[in-house]
Amino acid sequence: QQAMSLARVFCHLHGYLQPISNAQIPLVSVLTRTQNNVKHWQHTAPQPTSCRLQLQEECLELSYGGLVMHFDYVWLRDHCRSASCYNSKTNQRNLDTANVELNIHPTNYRVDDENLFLTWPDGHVTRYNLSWLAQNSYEGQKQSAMQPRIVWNSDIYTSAKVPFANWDKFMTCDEELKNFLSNFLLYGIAFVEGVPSTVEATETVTRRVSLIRETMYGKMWNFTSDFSRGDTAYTKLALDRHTDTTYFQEPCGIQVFHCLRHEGTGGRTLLVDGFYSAGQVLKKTPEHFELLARVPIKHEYIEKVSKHQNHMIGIGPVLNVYPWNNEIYMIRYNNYDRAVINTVPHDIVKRWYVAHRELTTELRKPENELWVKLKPGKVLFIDNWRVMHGRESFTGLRQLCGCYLTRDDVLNTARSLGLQA
Ligand SMILES: C[N+](C)(C)CCCC[C@H](N)C(=O)O
Ligand SMILES: O=C(O)CCC(=O)C(=O)O
Ligand SMILES: [Fe+2]
Repeated sequence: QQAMSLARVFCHLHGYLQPISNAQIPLVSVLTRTQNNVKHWQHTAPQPTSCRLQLQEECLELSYGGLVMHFDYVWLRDHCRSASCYNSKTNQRNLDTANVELNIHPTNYRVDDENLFLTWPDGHVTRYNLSWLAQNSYEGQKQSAMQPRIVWNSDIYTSAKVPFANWDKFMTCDEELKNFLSNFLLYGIAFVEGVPSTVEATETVTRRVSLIRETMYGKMWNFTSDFSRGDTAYTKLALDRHTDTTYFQEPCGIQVFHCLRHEGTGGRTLLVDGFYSAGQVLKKTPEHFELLARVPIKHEYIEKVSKHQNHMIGIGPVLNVYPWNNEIYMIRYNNYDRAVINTVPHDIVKRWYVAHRELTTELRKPENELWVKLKPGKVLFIDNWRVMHGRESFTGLRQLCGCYLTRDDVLNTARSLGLQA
């Protein structure tokens, strides 16, 4: 019974959520509806785009560029971009959506080569640019990625020979920053070389990209294996691949590492593209991908050392996907910080362990591991929603400084430079 109800929870949006097992199978939707009472308009303009519009009873159907799209009428009224409905200076809606009749239907329409004009019952006319409609259709979004990426294993990343940014240029030239961010968005990691080996310079280099996300570890942190905090990061032990701050409701988006000093052996950094491995699971066992994307898992940070009393809890699936296109956008993977699982019935929990094992097997394949030795001067930015990090055990004095960044601000900087983020 419990299992049944959980299954129902997972499926209750089924009409909308495409089963994940069908993800990445391109949508081919052929609609051949020719009812008599359907208002019908054939766009016959010779070139360059052939497009067909139908005002059906339920919605507007637009065929454009090989895609059949549907727009609900209340949606169309809500998205009127006229001056009285929308403030184009601030890009904010003026229209009070609550005043729109939910079963609204246009009383008249007209088209020209580029636009559709709808007249509403109160006489208000809305103009829709056809390519704007095409760009904003659900069917279009469902087929496209929010974020273009290159997923990698060690060979793919190494042979891409992604250039490092250079500190001087990075600080003064927007083109260098843009190239850096473009690489960061594509691969989920990026380096800046030639940075002075101080906490201050590390802060300066990160401030060029984003605001710093302050956490209970502070703003900039600079740590050694001194056991000063209740976490194994503050030891000399090896750490298996993981993402950080899985115990936050919103895990930190980006982590910055700068090794200021190491006199000893070992201590290399391990990087693994979690999206590559998740993609392998999707390809091989889609139902495992689905379980990892649906079963909520708790992570927890409990620290009780004299000055530091912290208790953090974050809940969410291991794989986070956008429901309309099943694109993965965040992976939460930290076996050290994973808390007691008590929100999942026993039969589903068993299947979840099997799925988690498959993901772990993928993540641990040696060909997926990129090992780097961080050196003073070389600052590493890691997409903590995508790329796992770990470290080899070490000897001697090793000092690592860095910080977390607020994801929104990193993406904001990227967009301001014209990148898709
Ligand atoms: C980076 N810094 C040393 C400040 C904190 C490390 C946090 C480690 C924690 N187990 C986690 O994975 O979130
Ligand atoms: O010491 C390192 O290289 C990294 C440790 C770690 O995982 C962290 O600080 O988040
Ligand atoms: Fe970590």
